[in-house]
Amino acid sequence: MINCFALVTALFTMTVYDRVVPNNATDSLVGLTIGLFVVVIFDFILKLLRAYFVDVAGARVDRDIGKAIFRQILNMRLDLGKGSTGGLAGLVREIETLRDFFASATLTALVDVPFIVITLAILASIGGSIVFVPLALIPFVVFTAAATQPTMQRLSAKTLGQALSKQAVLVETIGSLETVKSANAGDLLAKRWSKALEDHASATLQQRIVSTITINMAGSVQTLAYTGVVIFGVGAIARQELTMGGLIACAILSGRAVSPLSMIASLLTRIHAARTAYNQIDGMMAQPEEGPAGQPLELRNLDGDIEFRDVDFRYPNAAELALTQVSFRIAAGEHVALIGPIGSGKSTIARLLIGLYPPTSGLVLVGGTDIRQLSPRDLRQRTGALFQDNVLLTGSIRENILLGREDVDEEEMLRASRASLAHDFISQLPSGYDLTLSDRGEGLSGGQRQSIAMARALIGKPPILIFDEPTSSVDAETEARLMRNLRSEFENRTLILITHRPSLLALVDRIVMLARGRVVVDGASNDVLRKVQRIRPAA
Ligand SMILES: Nc1ncnc2c1ncn2[C@@H]1O[C@H](COP(=O)(O)OP(=O)(O)OP(=O)(O)O)[C@@H](O)[C@H]1O
Repeated sequence: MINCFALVTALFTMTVYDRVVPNNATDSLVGLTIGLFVVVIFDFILKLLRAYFVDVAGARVDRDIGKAIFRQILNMRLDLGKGSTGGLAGLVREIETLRDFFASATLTALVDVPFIVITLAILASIGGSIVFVPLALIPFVVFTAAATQPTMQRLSAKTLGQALSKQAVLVETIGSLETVKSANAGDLLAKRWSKALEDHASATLQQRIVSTITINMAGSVQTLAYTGVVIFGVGAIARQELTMGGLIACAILSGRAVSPLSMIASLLTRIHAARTAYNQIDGMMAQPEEGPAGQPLELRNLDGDIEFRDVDFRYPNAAELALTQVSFRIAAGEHVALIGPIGSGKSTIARLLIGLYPPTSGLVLVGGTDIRQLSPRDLRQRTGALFQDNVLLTGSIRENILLGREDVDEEEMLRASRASLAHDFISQLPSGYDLTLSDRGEGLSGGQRQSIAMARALIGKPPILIFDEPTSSVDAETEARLMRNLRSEFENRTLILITHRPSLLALVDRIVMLARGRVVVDGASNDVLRKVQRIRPAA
């Protein structure tokens, strides 16, 4: 309808010049003006509707794709490699490129394309052979657009890559600003940032230059079509094949016939950015999710016994195995310490046990079931894990401990907080459990963060507990109090305790010692400690 309305202006002008002006037909002019006015109002309403639908589509793209991507990130398989945090965040931002493409007014220009033919047909019916002027010029735009496409595609991929690198530097810097400042790493990051900026700016510039060629070509062709029609029209008027009004109508129509091309030209500049973004997002969405491919086993009461059977494990893109032929069995209710030098694979065992990574070969069994058959969500709910980087989330302390779980109440939260000694300092706070933490738990000391994270691991009394250096941020006196609490917490539950602290070994009855990703000693605490002391008397 909008396209038909656009033709009305040309026909109106022609009628006014050819009929109204020579005959001084004021009445007809009034009628024509009223008609034109009605058309303008409808045109206005329809364009408003078009913009509305385009925006609704944009909001849907944002909402639906945004939700799907976030779900995919949460279910991502870490063994396939997630890339840099900033790169991933940048990729999510690319939804905007997709939204801008699908929800742009330019895309609606595609609807205008068939009207090029209709407009040219009307032009031919009014001006006869004059139609060859725009017809001869249109191929120039098409040819320029086609010629620049391969370059545009290459540059789009390059620009997106540079944008993601830029985002990666930014996220890394902002995420660890305190460390960056204290370690004086500012200069290094500033250099990386300026390089990323320069690379991105130069790629964007090249992309703009190439895209401008097509857009400008379309603009010039529009002007040439208009002037060409006027020039050829003079001859047609002299040969009495065209009226004055007809010439003006032809000039207007030639402009209208060519103008969708300039819209298409600018659409083409975005189509590559959109396609590159689409491919990247699609690649991420196509990755398999963690957890069993079919229906996961629903185990209401997951037994606490754990077995690693001939487990080999290699991190994504790592050259060496982090675990080699690791085998051990921990009975339900047993308390075992994992000890060993740094980088020996202790935390890796914990990561495999909660299914963050599947073993490269071998089996990890919990309650006699291969954990690949369990839903990761269920497994993690039954495994209270406390790792070394105690990252808290934005929100209240209550939210940080409960994490939206519906199966635990505030009483259980208090019990867990008392056991982890978090309650000691939370009860002193004016807002208590409602204290709002900012980014990653800033505003709390390392020890306070650790005690909250410990309460989070203890809540709901999971049958398996994995504690990685649980007392690394506390003083000796607090450690002694904490150990008293933990001793009763650990009763009848399976514990894997990763530690370098000899004092904590009092909590376990068995020690598994690792070296270079292999189990080198496994036995009762006293026996292992005696053996270790024989090997290293100084220790
Ligand atoms: N995300 C990772 N990607 C690649 N390699 C990793 C990754 N995490 C750990 N590694 C490698 O795996 C090996 C075992 O690391 P792990 O973190 O399990 O050691 P650890 O015994 O817990 O050490 P620490 O006592 O320092 O905590 C190390 O050689 C380490 O370089």
